Amino acid sequence: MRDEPIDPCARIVVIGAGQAGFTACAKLRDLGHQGPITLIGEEAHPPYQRPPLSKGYLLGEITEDRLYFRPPSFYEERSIDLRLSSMASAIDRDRKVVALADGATVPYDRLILTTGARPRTLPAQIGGDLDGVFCVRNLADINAMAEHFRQDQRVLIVGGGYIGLEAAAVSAKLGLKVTVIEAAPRILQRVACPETAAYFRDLHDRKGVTLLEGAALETLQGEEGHVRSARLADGSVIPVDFVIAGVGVVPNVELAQAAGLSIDNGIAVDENCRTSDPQIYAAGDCASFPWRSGRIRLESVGNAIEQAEAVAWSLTGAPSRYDAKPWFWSDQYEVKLQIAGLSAGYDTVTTRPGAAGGVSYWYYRGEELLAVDAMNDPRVYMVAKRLIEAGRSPSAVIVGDPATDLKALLQ
Ligand SMILES: Cc1cc2nc3c(=O)[nH]c(=O)nc-3n(C[C@H](O)[C@H](O)[C@H](O)COP(=O)(O)OP(=O)(O)OC[C@H]3O[C@@H](n4cnc5c(N)ncnc54)[C@H](O)[C@@H]3O)c2cc1C
Repeated sequence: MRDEPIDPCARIVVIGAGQAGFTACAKLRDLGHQGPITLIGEEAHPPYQRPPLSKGYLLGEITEDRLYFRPPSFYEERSIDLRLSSMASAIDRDRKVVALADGATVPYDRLILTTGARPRTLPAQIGGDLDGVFCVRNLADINAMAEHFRQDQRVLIVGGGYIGLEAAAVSAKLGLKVTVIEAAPRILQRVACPETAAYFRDLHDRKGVTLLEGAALETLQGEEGHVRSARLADGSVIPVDFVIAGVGVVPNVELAQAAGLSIDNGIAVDENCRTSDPQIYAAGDCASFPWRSGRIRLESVGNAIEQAEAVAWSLTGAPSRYDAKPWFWSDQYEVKLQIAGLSAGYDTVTTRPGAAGGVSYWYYRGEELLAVDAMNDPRVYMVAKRLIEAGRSPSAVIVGDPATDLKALLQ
């Protein structure tokens, strides 16, 4: 289905000044939208990249201003009314007005919701509200924990997903004593195969990180309000100086829900990124969209960019069907993991040894190639991504043979 292009002078309001919100505004101007664009963001900083927060920024290798997508002047030059430290508190769909927490109102002709996700927190009943317990989502989170990143500090990381493992890698590099606990039987259980998990377990082992799998947190104990130790379900106690929780995120849907929009593991959108109200779109971590025979919500930069661009194309009248081509990456120590496709539903995994110590794991459902995890093997990643995007499935025997010239499979 195609959208009717809107009046080029229509008022567009975007709620959420993160990856998707920034991209939507910039793309709308690139595509020639002339009407007012307002970008409302509750954080104090101009829109910035989150991935370096658990990588180079946490390591102290890059400064805050290098996280910004564009300098503050960009918004002025492109007539994007960027409202920082400003929270949208309600959407009046009848009057087509967004209410801000400070009492102001912003009228719209089209509204784009890019409210992202927020980290799950450890419950206060188990000590999650003690000082020294942090999560990793915003610049403010990282700035708040920065003073603890000193040699020999003992950090407990709760959660062995990508965010937790990246935080572990930075901590180990900076000389902290690092323990990661994962309640599931293995790390990366939700997102990767046992082979990828084993690869990263070995890597962290070699770097001196203590990695405990099947280890559930029972409580955090504090002294004078600051966390001092963690008790696990098996009764063991780990002394800590601070804790980082990396236990997943929940989509920010409350604004949409209160406005009566359909919610289904995120703000439900159609293949054009339109919500149940045709005047309102959603993109990025907050949006769930049709995928194969069901619905999916992705938490990745690639998805945020591509969905936001699809919205901008829709609004300016060009073909706009969002065709997800999932990709993701993670940096830990000297390893770059690049992921193409989505592995959900796989039944077998084939290993392909790569050049110079690289390796890749190829996920299949039956004969169908679903996804590839490539560790320090960017060429394999590039070919795999193209194969998956083209819907091509070379046999597992062929890709598993290191003598196969993968590029030839693209012809
Ligand atoms: C530490 C970290 C590392 C990551 N690493 C990777 C990686 O290596 N590769 C990868 O692909 N992805 C990575 N991601 C995920 C990626 O950053 C997200 O998928 C992406 O930022 C999603 O963009 P978004 O615009 O949907 O949401 P966000 O970037 O979360 O932006 C949403 C914004 O909306 C604001 N907001 C919410 N509600 C309101 C409101 N009512 N009023 C005003 N403002 C509001 C929020 O404060 C936030 O600033 C990482 C994420 C984190 C946190």
